[in-house]
Amino acid sequence: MTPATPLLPPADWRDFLALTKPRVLTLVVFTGLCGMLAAPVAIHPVLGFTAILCIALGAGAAGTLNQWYEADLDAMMKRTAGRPLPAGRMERQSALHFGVGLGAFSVILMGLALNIAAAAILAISILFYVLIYTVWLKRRTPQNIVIGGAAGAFPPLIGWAAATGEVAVLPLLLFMLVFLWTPPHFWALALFVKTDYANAGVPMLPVVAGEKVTRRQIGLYTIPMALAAVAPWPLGLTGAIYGVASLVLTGWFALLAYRVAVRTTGADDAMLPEKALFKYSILYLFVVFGALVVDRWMA
Ligand code: HEM
Ligand SMILES: CC(C)=CCC/C(C)=C/CC/C(C)=C/COP(=O)(O)OP(=O)(O)O
Repeated sequence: MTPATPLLPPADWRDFLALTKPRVLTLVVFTGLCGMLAAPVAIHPVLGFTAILCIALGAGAAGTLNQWYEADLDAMMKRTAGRPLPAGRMERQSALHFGVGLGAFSVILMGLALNIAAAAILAISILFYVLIYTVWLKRRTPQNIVIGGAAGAFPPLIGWAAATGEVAVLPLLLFMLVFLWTPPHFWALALFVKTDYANAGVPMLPVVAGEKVTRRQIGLYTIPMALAAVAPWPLGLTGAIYGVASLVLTGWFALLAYRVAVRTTGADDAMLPEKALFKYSILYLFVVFGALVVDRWMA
């Protein structure tokens, strides 16, 4: 008997990897690693490796479940139409099983090998990204990424909690830094891929409120982000290496954000300031978190 819908052949491992959003994952994992290495407790290398693996697997599970839920949206956008589900290279069911299995495994392993605090925050971040951001907010409000973006800010807290079993002021500031960094990071990109989101009916800020408001919001979010980034040194939580690095790197971020904020439509720039800010936003977080670890280790 022929089934009503013919089953696809088993997906390639590369498609499973693509479900985890591996490129975004590199920065998520790096912030988790730095959160762990900045903690005042030296963690056994095997346990440290396990904790980072759990963050990677948990974030991969979150990315997978995001793609499982929004295959319809991804199919409507040029940037995402080639992903395994919208491109028809994989059964939705396989993605769901993979995502749930990976997520459960990461949280259980974190709980067994590290501690309950780290496992609980990991579980919260997966659920936050999948349920709060993807299912609830993304299609409903232009504030989707402000609130939902918290999911991506948890890894430094998870890394710290994995090493110490608790949270503290420094990892909370790192959480705030990533949380407040997310709107400028994403809205800068949304300014130049606006039509994709408009076509898919996703209420991203530039689509709903327009370019001018988005530019102003990028500028506004940069102010508290900068404060969260530079606060650890004056608060005595880091040394001068982090202090100076964060001042210089954040100063450059603020300058790029200012250029985005004041740009008027139709201005003739060699490179769009929003493109420059989006690219720099990624380098920025890598280097600021790297500086934190260097600072800790040199102290
Ligand atoms: C709700 C929050 C966020 C949204 C909506 C968002 C959205 C995006 C989008 C649409 C891209 C372009 C990716 C592509 O071309 O496929 C991107 C790139 C990227 N994002 Fe985010 N992002 C968010 C938060 C984060 C967080 C928290 C991190 C890490 C801490 C992060 C790290 C990256 C990296 C590393 C890239 C570059 C990937 C590449 O090279 O292709 N993002 N982001
Ligand atoms: C530790 C842990 C569980 C972390 C998970 C958090 C995580 C994966 C954060 C990254 C955020 C992200 C890639 C948003 C993309 O938005 P989108 O889904 O709207 O982008 P898209 O249009 O490319 O699908």
